[in-house]
Amino acid sequence: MALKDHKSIPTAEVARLIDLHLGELREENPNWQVIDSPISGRGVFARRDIKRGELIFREHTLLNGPTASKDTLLNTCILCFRLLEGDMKQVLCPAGCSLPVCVACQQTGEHDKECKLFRYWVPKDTTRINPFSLRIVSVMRCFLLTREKRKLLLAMQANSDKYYMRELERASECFENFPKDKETLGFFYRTVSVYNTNAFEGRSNVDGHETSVRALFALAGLMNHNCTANSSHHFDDARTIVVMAARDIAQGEEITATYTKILWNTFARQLFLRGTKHFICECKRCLDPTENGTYLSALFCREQGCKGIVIPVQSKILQPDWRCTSCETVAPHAKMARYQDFALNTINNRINTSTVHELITFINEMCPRFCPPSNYVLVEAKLNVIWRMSRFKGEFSEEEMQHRDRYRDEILEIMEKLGAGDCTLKKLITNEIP
Ligand SMILES: C[S@@+](CC[C@H](N)C(=O)[O-])C[C@H]1O[C@@H](n2cnc3c(N)ncnc32)[C@H](O)[C@@H]1O
Repeated sequence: MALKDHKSIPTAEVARLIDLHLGELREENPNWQVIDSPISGRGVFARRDIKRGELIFREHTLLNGPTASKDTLLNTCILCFRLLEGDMKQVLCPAGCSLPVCVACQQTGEHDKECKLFRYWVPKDTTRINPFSLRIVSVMRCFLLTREKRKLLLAMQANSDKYYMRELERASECFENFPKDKETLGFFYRTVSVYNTNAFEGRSNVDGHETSVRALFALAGLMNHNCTANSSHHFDDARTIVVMAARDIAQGEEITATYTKILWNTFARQLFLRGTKHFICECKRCLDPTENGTYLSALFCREQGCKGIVIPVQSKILQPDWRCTSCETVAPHAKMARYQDFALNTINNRINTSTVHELITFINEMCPRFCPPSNYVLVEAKLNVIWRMSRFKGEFSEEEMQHRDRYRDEILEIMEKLGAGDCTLKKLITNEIP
């Protein structure tokens, strides 16, 4: 499924290009190295023992741009990602490229080349921000890379998928003169594929507002996946990622990242990884139907008189049978998937339509009737309460705060069982990351 060319560049050359790309952020004696991985392709490995909490590396983006996804603000500057105030006339670049750029960035000259390129393509509408032409900014920037950085981009793995072409088609509809030649479209398609294979969607705080950035990092992008990874990452700003050790990492061990949400159950993670990253994960957690005793997949047994829980028999296949841990009745995957979907839809519906108070009542009183407390959908609902209460501080009763604290402790206990160490979610919940 991967486009071929990245393999033609030897791993040692990729490592050299990464050193160049890191520039002043490369430490003299880094605790990591890039070599071939038994998991897949190239990977990042510990050059010596790394202690839990230790910095592994900091890296600036190779490419970035606005995500321009549905739930994000479009009126942020495409260079510094600051929120732009005012009407469209004040937000859009006065030269007519149709992109939102702040006055300060217009003056640095940093926007000049991409402004010229966008104007050359002739935007069809210069009076408003079009999310499809905004999203192509992160891709178009591949034109502006230096020769060495372009080589690094081409050395990154690029999975192919017909669906990725849609991004280019949608963008081309926004311009009179979007490139049509095979070479440019090929380079764009490859860049879109590299993004889809390696990118991080970073949420970064710029001037007190949360901004969502599509960011490509050459070194961080080399980290292979593990469902309970040994590293964590966060963004320092919209163009800098910080990777830290979530646990002690022994010399020679591969440094891994988690591409999925850590609290998803195995079926949800496998579905996501196959669908978006084109591989089947075989990590220890995926092969353990109890997921280290967290029972994130568990559903109630439907046999009459049985109060047991049902979990997948094994996890190596996507649609395994399920078995009750008490009465041992086996149920086909399709049947259990229906129950899981019911729980997912019911709880998601509540999350989207309820106040925090109503959601807490629903979690405490209704959910126990149809969903074991360990099930990941219920855990996600508790997480939702924590996020909402931390965003609107000071508006809640003592009792609601106690429920929130209990949910937080339950989630921390699940992460402890998973062996997630100081993972990103733990840091967010315990407020280590602002
Ligand atoms: C971000 S890249 C990781 C770096 C990649 N190994 C390379 O050589 O460039 C993501 C791709 O690596 C592979 N990969 C990552 N983690 C994997 C895993 N746990 N099992 C199998 N393949 C994995 C998949 O092909 C995936 O699409």
